[in-house]
Amino acid sequence: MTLSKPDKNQVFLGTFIHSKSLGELEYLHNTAVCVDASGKIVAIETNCNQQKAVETLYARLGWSLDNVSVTLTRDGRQFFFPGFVDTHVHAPQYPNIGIFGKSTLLDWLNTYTFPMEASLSSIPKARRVYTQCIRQTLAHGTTTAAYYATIDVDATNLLADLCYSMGQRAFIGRVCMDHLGPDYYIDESADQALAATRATIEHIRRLDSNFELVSPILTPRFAPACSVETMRGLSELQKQTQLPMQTHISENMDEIELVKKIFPNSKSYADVYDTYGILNEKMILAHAIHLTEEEADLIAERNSKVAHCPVSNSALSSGVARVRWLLDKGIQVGLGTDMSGGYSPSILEAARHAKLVSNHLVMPGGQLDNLWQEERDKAKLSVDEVLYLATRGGAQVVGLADKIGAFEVGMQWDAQLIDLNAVPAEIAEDDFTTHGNVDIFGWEKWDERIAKWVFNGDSRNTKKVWVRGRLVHQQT
Ligand SMILES: O=c1[nH]c(=O)c2nc[nH]c2[nH]1
Ligand SMILES: [Zn+2]
Repeated sequence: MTLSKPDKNQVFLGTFIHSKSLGELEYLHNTAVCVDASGKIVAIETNCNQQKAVETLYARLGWSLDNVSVTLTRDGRQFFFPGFVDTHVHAPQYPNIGIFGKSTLLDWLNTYTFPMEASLSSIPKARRVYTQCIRQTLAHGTTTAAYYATIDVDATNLLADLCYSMGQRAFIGRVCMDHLGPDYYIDESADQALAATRATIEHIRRLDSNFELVSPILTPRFAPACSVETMRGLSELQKQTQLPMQTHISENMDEIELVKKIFPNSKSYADVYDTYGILNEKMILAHAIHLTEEEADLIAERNSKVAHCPVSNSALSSGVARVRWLLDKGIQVGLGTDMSGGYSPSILEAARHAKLVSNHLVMPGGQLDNLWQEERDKAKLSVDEVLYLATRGGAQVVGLADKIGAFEVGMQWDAQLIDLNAVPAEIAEDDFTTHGNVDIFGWEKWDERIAKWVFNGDSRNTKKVWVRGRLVHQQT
């Protein structure tokens, strides 16, 4: 199967906003970004307009006028932003978003999650659910997703096929769980879990031989659901294949107690993964809420990454992760929707929630409310910081920091066009106070405009989305 690529070189002109570093967004106005037909950014020129682009850039790049398509932002209301990276999302749980009631992790898994995941062994149902999940995440600007699928190989392979054909950059995890699961949804043995994982790897190798767009990711669900043999086997498989890996850690207090019971000789939850050889620089750990100081130091030492899932952590009453503490230890952190622990397909929602829960940490009664004022202020994340986590931070977590997450020569054009005028101009001019969020934008400075987007924006603002230069979503 071959994926259609843009057959033209492309120029994007206007305003570009991206993270320069954790605490600093860069605003590039009157800028041209040139993207070749393979989807790679080959030139960036500031102080540029369309005429100058044609006169100087095309000549420099050897491009001819008839083989370039041009996309412009409208001044003041539109900008290009790097595509979002969802570092932790369960595609088969998509139909359950918003259903969690008063449950917490372990009863939520048994009540809602395992039955839904098991039902996706029906391929027609898996096709419907996965198509809609990919469509919705793309519509919310997610250009890269680290997916958990299910234990079913055919349905997992279908998720890979659909990401590939719909153009979303994706990591596809066939879930391994051979311990403590319900009878109707469990791997028979470690050997069977590993064989099924290899079958998905081979399928994806046939689909995308160099894993350029879609890659397998080794996926032990979490320590309570994996035998020692499965974790050891995945460690070996990782040594052979160099593939990334993902799992959950320290999300919920009952889960942590369960881990202690199952692994009485381990020093900690993180130590379980370390003992069986899977805590390394290719590991993405979701949640990481209740880590001890020693565990966080071990994770930093192993250079494992963290997927921060604030919406899920609030929905399942799991706790508040200390993101600044993780970052200060040098741990790379990205954002995850964790659908359907999280109720939303939107990384923008995760970003705004990350900011708010960092405030909760230091409010009266919060975990860190006894700190000095200066430290309390530091624990709070800024808008610029949560947007970094949504893009560049996420890129680091999934091992693609040199390819995606920002606008730099040599990187891929994985981007979204944001329009803060959410309704068509002619309607907005007629009645600008009653449609969408159009009435709030327009008078403020750019950094304030971005803050307003983070707290009020939604998929109506995401007009177009590209992955590797290919247009993969366009609002109708
Ligand atoms: O948020 C979560 N979602 C899951 O599906 C899961 N499985 C184990 N631990 C989990 N946590
Ligand atoms: Zn999860």
